[in-house]
Amino acid sequence: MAVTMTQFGALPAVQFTAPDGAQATVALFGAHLLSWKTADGVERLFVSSQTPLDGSKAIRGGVPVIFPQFNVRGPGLRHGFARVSTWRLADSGGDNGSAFVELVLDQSDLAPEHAQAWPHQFALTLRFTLHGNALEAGFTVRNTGAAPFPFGVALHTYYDVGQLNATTISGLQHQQYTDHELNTRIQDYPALHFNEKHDRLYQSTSTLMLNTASTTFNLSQQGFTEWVVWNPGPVDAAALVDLADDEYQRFVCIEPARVDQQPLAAGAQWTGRHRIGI
Ligand SMILES: O=P(O)(O)OC[C@H]1O[C@@H](O)[C@H](O)[C@@H](O)[C@@H]1O
Repeated sequence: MAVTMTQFGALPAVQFTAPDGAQATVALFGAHLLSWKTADGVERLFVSSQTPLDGSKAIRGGVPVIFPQFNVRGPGLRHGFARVSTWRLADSGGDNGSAFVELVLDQSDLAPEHAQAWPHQFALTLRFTLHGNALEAGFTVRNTGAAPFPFGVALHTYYDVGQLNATTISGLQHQQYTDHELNTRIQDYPALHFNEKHDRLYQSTSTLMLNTASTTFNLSQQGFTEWVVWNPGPVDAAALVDLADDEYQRFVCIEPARVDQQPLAAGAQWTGRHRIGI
């Protein structure tokens, strides 16, 4: 197990390596996982060629941490402030072939405008663990104040799928979902293909599979309540300044999420876990 401080673009980042050679890099800005390579050296995450990597803006790619608000489902910043705040490295280590880093964020770390807009005492802990061909994330939200606060959360994972037209998601048949036009439907086919834009919210199943031309990713989650599936398609991609026009063909986002802001009592804590196995 090795941990070193490095730079990703202009961002200070932590790189950690498991005994088998699997390696990941996390920026302190956003506790943002920017790279995950399995022991065979293959990169598993997509990062846009056009994203700023200097802390001026949220990063397009990797694993943005969404807290305390999902998208525009609340009164605050779209997708929350966690992805644009600078976290602290709190712990690292490993045993039995694994390696982990743990990052933390609390009220005292926030920029003044975010602290004013979110006047709650909280503590976030995010631990990424490499173990064999799996990446695990454990995310804990603690209410360290005297009054409840509402929060939503997601791990907005951008998978490098190589070729979108050879990519499907399975494990969602018979699940209810809401699409980007707010239609609620049941998925009556086994595999979701990407021949159009998708921005879907599925009620949580505990597992699903992302199938690319070369890899099957097995995804599981606990503690979250939904899966969000997003690919912008060509029209929305062209409107995103931090994404090259054709890069939508390289990634799919699948996000364990709790999209609605639900209350957390004073002194209480919530934990969500996400595992990606290959
Ligand atoms: O551009 P952002 O803020 O990173 O959001 C990207 C996408 O994030 C997804 O989680 C949402 O479902 C989409 O609606 C949204 O477009």
